[in-house]
Amino acid sequence: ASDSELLLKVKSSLQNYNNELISWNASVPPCSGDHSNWRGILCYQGKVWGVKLENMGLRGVIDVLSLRSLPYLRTLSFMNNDFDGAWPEIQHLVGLKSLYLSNNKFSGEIPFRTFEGMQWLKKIHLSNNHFTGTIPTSLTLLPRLIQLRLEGNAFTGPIPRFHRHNKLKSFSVANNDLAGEIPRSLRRMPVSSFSGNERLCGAPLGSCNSKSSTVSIIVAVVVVCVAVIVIAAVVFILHRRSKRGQQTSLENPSSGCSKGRVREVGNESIRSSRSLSSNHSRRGDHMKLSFLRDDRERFDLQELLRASAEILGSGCFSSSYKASLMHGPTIVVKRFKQMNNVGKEEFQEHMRRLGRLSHPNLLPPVAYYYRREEKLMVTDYVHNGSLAVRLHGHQSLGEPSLDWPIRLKIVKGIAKGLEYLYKDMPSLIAPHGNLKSSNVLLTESFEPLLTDYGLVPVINQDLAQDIMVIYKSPEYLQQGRITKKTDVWCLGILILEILTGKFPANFLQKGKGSEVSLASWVHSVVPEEWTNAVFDQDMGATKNGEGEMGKLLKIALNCVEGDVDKRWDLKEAVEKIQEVKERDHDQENFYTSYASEADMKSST
Ligand SMILES: Nc1ncnc2c1ncn2[C@@H]1O[C@H](COP(=O)(O)OP(=O)(O)OP(=O)(O)O)[C@@H](O)[C@H]1O
Repeated sequence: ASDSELLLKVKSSLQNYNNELISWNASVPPCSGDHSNWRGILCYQGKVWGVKLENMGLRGVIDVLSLRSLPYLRTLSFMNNDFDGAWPEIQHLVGLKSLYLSNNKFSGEIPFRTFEGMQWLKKIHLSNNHFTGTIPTSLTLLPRLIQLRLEGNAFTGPIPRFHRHNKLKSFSVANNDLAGEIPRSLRRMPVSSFSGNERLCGAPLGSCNSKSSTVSIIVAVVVVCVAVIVIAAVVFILHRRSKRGQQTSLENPSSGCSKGRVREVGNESIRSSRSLSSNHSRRGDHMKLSFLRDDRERFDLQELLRASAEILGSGCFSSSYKASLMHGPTIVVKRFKQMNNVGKEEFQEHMRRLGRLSHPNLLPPVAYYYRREEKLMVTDYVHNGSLAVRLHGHQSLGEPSLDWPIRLKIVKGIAKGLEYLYKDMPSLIAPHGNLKSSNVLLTESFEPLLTDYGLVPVINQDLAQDIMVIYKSPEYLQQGRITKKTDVWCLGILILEILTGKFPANFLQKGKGSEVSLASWVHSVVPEEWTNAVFDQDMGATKNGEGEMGKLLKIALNCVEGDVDKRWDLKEAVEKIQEVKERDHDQENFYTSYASEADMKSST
């Protein structure tokens, strides 16, 4: 059979690919030279050497027997999908050099002789599945193996003995249920390669001698208790100070998270140094940091606890800490306060689902940590900070204000991110759920990155109602319901905030029947007056409300329409937003002169 016929057979045993594999059809060959005509196929000189179907939510069966007939197949990746069931019989693909099956739901034991004869294998990634049983000993026979990632499964028993001169460079069995002594040949690996296996011992973990480990546990417990008391006192003092700081610098009397209010922006000028709470370092707890991406260097909670950390903000929903790892990136650890009703399986499942999302306007989670009473989510630190701070705190930070082209770029990016969430999480009524300016971060080029999205299913519902923006919508306040258009309302409020420079929380309805809202305030001003009365003067307004800025303001007003039936849906809002232009057609020179004025302002 031809490559094309074989791959179409492979396709026929897959499920749930929707439109993703539309390019797989018999009328075009999979490869033309080094160019691939089929999505996810890697080609070299007209031959298929790789199949890389990642992040597609795929299910079904991997047709190994058809893949076996592709003579040049060297790499196979089905990472970040929804495959479940038993180990696919990969042993038939003897020419494979790399195999990536991480972040699926494969379960059961891997036959211990599976890897015998797969002598070309260099990279094996099976992390974050549900594999059980012992780690197959045949792995130790692979002469070229340099990467082996088995973390986040349920492997039991000892770690098999690898050859003294093994070539392993990247190795992890973290977060399994392994026991016994770490083989000598793997002792050079970092602690994080083994963490999360309570019954493993020996270097680089603690000694296997039970007496000394008991003593060290007692010492650790005492140290942790003292640290917790000291930190609790510091947290209490800092928390009080930070609340005071927010109120004065943001001139907003309603900050904090009292019932019925949307929490305000965390003020980045009130950062304070402290380490992350040590209550995670209780014995055994440091083990469960689960990574959602294979392209990331691993670290464990212990490394996080050692890192110097800075609190970025603490709301009713979460507290966020910035931590600089000794040998790694700067990250943000978000500690959720209102998630203690969600079970482990459900939480893991949801995090993996979020981890599979990928879009230039989303900040993806890198890892998570689950304990019944506490959940953490790790993301990258975004250096340019949040839109909230840029909009409202730029003066105190000594930064120039955002001009219109940048604000428009930000609105367009937010809309695209939201559109993607709607497409990829269609089962959620409010795919974002908490869209507000402190949940929009900015890259160096002012590309917006949405955060805190998709969390509605895992938040305690009773408390979510006090803290998430969707529950401030008119439909929720008046009829107690959320619809597919509720995120659109949040988008509208956010655009109003961006255009007016006003804090929505100062205007958001404070309860049922309240008349005051940012939208109704904008409505109360006639469009002829928008330039002076409504638009943020720092943005440089057009001469009247009819220009492109006025267009965007009208779009926002359609998004915040109180009557859900009349309100635009997301599709319409996104289309209209993408049509807004940076320049009014009669004002070709306007922004050039504004830009120089802005530069001048920023230098003072
Ligand atoms: N990855 C990140 N990089 C840089 N800053 C961040 C990051 N994540 C959060 N922040 C900033 O840290 C601050 C605190 O964020 P956090 O999400 O904990 O609270 P919030 O968004 O202000 O309110 P809420 O608790 O309702 O979500 C905010 O100013 C936020 O913009």
